[in-house]
Amino acid sequence: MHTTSEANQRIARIAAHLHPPNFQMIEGNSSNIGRMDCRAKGAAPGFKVAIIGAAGGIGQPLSMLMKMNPLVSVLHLYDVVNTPGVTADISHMDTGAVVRGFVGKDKLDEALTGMDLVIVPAGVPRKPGMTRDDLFNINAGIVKTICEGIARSCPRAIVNLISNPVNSTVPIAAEVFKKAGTYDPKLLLGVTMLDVVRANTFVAEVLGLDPREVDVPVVGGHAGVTILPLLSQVKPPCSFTPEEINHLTDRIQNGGTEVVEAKAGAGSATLSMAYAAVKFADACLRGLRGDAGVIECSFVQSQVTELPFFATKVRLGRSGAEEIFPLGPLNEYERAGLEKAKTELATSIDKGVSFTRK
Ligand SMILES: NC(=O)c1ccc[n+]([C@@H]2O[C@H](COP(=O)([O-])OP(=O)(O)OC[C@H]3O[C@@H](n4cnc5c(N)ncnc54)[C@H](O)[C@@H]3O)[C@@H](O)[C@H]2O)c1
Ligand SMILES: O=C(O)C[C@H](O)C(=O)O
Repeated sequence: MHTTSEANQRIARIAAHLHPPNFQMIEGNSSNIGRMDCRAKGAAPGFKVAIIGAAGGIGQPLSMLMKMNPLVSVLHLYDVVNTPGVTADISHMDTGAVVRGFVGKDKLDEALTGMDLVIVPAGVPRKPGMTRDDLFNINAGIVKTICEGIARSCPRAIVNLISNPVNSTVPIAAEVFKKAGTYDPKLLLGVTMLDVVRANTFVAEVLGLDPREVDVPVVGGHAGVTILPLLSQVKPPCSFTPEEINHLTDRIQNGGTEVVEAKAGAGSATLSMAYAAVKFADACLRGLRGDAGVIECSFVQSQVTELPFFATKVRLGRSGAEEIFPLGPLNEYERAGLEKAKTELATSIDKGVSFTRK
């Protein structure tokens, strides 16, 4: 026989499980469905990371993988729809990060406040037959709104911008931050990691190597001919036939389209993108922690070419992209590719800049 007080204690324990202390949901115009005074107060040392667009095709696996990252102590999941389910689901993972969900436009600032790193996979994806630039009309406005929130709520956070077209959305973000008086070019990083991930995979296939042993620098931008793999600089050092160079360059430049076509209208790369985003975010967090020699490719403000933005290898440190590496020696094929990349990039960058100056 249980006494009344034992029964009450048991009910309290069950209730505590239903409202676990590592989950809280903050919804626009409604009360919390989890507990406010959560474990975050005494959370293990680590970084605070927000994912904006967390309920999307990239956002969901990205949120899951960031919940598994031991460098993350607090994980904020924000979207304009569907965040409660994603947050409840991910919060059941027995990893260290405390998860909080935010839904609705009026919760953006709360989701961003205090963040060290903000990852942005918000916006519409391509369908077959579209270019990334065809997404501009919708995604430009989404990125602008989110960056205005970042400027208000966490102006010193590192921003990893995934939303396409990256070649234009990064300039949009820069202009928003300049207008707000918060722009620090070292903190704004366009995510081109998926191009590197693909290049490593495809080159490893041709060479018969484990992709983890391969490092291919991919420079320029993140669309078609602006994606420029430097196959002459592959590590470990190797050589390719002209046919292999054509095949690899074409496959790396069109890797996104390969996935869009295979998904046949159901979106673009989400799983490989989440993997690439986490690889890049983890590098940013290791840089923030002060680890030496953290180097990845990213689309950043740059003086490597005459263009204001360009992707090359950058060294990530406590203050973001602390060093931008030059292109290194290019062969004739790569020099020709660079000229094509620069022509298209110039137009996409101008388009982003003009959008915010209108
Ligand atoms: N940089 C890259 O390498 C790369 C790779 C793949 C996809 N992408 C791009 O990432 C973006 C997202 O792709 P996806 O497949 O996840 O799309 P998706 O439609 O599945 O998800 C997008 C999410 O963004 C949310 N969203 C829309 N407006 C928002 C706002 N104002 N604030 C917060 N969230 C908002 C949506 O509700 C949705 O949940 C696309 O633009 C896509 O082209 C970039
Ligand atoms: O191709 C796309 O539209 C999505 C993304 O940019 C990709 O490279 O997979």
